[in-house]
Amino acid sequence: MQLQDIGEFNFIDSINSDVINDASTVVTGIGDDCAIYKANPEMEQLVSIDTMVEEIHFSLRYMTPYDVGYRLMTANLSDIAAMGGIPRQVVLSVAAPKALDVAILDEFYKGIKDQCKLHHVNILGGDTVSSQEGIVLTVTIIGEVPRGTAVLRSGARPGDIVGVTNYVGYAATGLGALSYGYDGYDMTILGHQRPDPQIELGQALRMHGVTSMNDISDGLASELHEIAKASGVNIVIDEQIVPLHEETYTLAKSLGTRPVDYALYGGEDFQLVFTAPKELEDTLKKIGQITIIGQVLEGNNIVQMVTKERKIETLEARGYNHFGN
Ligand SMILES: Nc1ncnc2c1ncn2[C@@H]1O[C@H](COP(=O)(O)OP(=O)(O)OP(=O)(O)O)[C@@H](O)[C@H]1O
Ligand SMILES: Cc1ncc(C[n+]2csc(CCOP(=O)(O)O)c2C)c(N)n1
Ligand SMILES: [Mg+2]
Ligand SMILES: [Mg+2]
Ligand SMILES: [Mg+2]
Repeated sequence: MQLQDIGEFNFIDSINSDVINDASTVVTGIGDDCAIYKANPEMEQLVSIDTMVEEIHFSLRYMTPYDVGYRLMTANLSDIAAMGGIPRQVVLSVAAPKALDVAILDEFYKGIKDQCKLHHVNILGGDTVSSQEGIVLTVTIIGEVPRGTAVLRSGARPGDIVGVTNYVGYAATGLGALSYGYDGYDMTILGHQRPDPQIELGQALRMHGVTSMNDISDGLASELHEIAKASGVNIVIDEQIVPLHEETYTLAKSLGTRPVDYALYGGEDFQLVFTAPKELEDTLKKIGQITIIGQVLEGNNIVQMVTKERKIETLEARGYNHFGN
């Protein structure tokens, strides 16, 4: 069955179940001109939007529709995580060709709803339109954080340490393995298809007093530059300590590429990169899943890496650039 067979309104009716996971904050959900939600007056509201375009952000050759929905939510939840926030509400827009199989959209929604349920987030509404070609999915997410405590990109100070969560370069390894049709990359392929946002770690890092934070959507080099620029500092990291998965080393070896480049320029890991006062190092390590990879220096926007050969390499602000080549 195609979207044109059931029409816009039947489609909207069909998704209006399992959308509220925390009824205490909802006055009116799907079904009116606007949704109404209740914000906690003790908290500040976080709001962010991200879009996923077919064949740019995902391909149904490499991902199931369920994965696409799941990862769409992850990309948005990840921006809330990067502020140390608690995700609460989403509204989402779907543009799809009239001839799209309804079963594909149902699967997108399963992925979206499962991820929302996991994080107690409500789907308050959305928009459904037709496109001439390809699927475009957009989510606006609302989260909250106790007043004045959100972790910005601008708080890094000389002397701070730089840390990351889990592995970086993980999703790019999986995408590479998929595009070359390689076997034996199960973990990183899952990292591309079903990445998870670091919501709990983001909140833990905020509560421990990290000074700046960013999520890794475009690649470590680009995210470090954003922190360096916003904070007016230099950053130096050590190639030898950047946490890469075994499969990243294997893929790099077989393609003759440098392993750390997957972390620096790959993106879509949805891990967190942060800075913190040096005296927090031991406490932060005790949280687990955290590696200290460098330090913040006085300066203005320069990001460098000490290579395995112990040479200093200046990193460009190069990550994924939609209008680059
Ligand atoms: N078209 C736009 N109009 C207004 N503001 C924008 C627009 N595009 C981006 N921004 C703003 O620019 C800043 C950086 O956005 P960007 O999308 O790079 O961040 P991000 O969502 O963390 O990264 P990514 O999109 O790679 O996940 C944000 O404050 C965002 O709101
Ligand atoms: C089919 C396919 N081709 C390429 C990529 C890689 N890719 C696309 S967008 C992006 C950065 C984040 O984008 P944004 O800044 O919009 O959040 C990256 C690394 C992919 N995921 N799927
Ligand atoms: Mg964005
Ligand atoms: Mg972000
Ligand atoms: Mg984003």
